[in-house]
Amino acid sequence: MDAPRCDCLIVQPIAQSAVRLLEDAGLVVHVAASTAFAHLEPYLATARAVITRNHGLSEEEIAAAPDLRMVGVHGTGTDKVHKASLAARDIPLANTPGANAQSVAELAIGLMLTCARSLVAADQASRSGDHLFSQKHRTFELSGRRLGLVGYGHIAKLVAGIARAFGMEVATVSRFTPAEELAEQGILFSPDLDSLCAWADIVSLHGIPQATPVIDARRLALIGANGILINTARGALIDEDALATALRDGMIAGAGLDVLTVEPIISGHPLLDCPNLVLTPHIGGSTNEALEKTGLQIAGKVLAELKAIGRVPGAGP
Ligand SMILES: NC(=O)c1ccc[n+]([C@@H]2O[C@H](COP(=O)([O-])OP(=O)(O)OC[C@H]3O[C@@H](n4cnc5c(N)ncnc54)[C@H](O)[C@@H]3O)[C@@H](O)[C@H]2O)c1
Ligand SMILES: O=C(O)[C@H](O)COP(=O)(O)O
Repeated sequence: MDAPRCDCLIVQPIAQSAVRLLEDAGLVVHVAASTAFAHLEPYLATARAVITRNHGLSEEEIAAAPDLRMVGVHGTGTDKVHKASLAARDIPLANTPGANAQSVAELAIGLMLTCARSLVAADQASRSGDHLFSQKHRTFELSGRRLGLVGYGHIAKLVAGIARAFGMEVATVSRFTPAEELAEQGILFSPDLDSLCAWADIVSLHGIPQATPVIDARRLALIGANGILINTARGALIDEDALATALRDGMIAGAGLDVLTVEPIISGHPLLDCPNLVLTPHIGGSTNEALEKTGLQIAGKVLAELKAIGRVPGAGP
């Protein structure tokens, strides 16, 4: 059987407005019903562009797409795309920097409030009619607290703005933003991660994962028994076994995590039994607004690239 014609394969659902943008330009678009290779393969066979999300695009999938000229990720992280395969064929890769930043920043602040006010435990107490909760739990205001941001990209900058509006002191350790620029924004410059962890009441992670976790047992000890750790970036930034131990032993006061090293969480994971931990299932960039912005931004980039190389029917280079 001949492969169905598909100019642009969308591996995971995207905003309908983004599909319309591509179709109105004359592209045949297929939105995959499944990410199984057997389902994608016939569409990859003719695809000039692939738009993916957290599924990424594997070496095998790229090899199955001989006409591929562009890959787009509707989101920030491109960690699951096999970049060496794209580079070997000079295929550009685009993502949507900043398009979901406001949503993630708001979630990071939400996780801080959830930890500071013990909202998960408070919800359970209220459901069970326990109105003595406030006598048993010591909660605190964000105002006046010190927030340490690890990384200072699109999301961290928005978190900083909201946190300052809450009356928090904000510092960051960033290799990419000069101290003078930070000072103009009312942000303190921290010389290194150890100093930031020791200074902050709340540490919030907004960087890109490195080869080894940036938050390990030693840095958890620096964050300290009254400290809170927030992660809306990538799970690999934290040594999760060390975090589980720190939470159980009261070495830190709480944590809020939207991301884990392996998602969804595996049964028996040491974090599952931990007190003062709030988990969300990687929802940071999944508001209606973020999905619309990421979808339209990536569809626009794919279209521009295909037009530039003369691969859109009826549109010259
Ligand atoms: N939870 C979610 O749903 C969600 C949504 C969007 C992004 N994220 C993650 O949040 C993190 C931050 O995203 P962002 O949109 O602010 O990204 P960004 O690219 O704007 O910022 C990332 C920051 O990482 C640091 N960095 C490390 N190595 C760098 C390098 N070589 N060049 C430049 N900067 C470097 C910098 O401080 C930079 O500011 C990423 O890990 C991203 O994958 C998560
Ligand atoms: O990198 C991103 O933009 C976020 O992690 C979004 O991931 P998701 O596509 O799994 O929501």
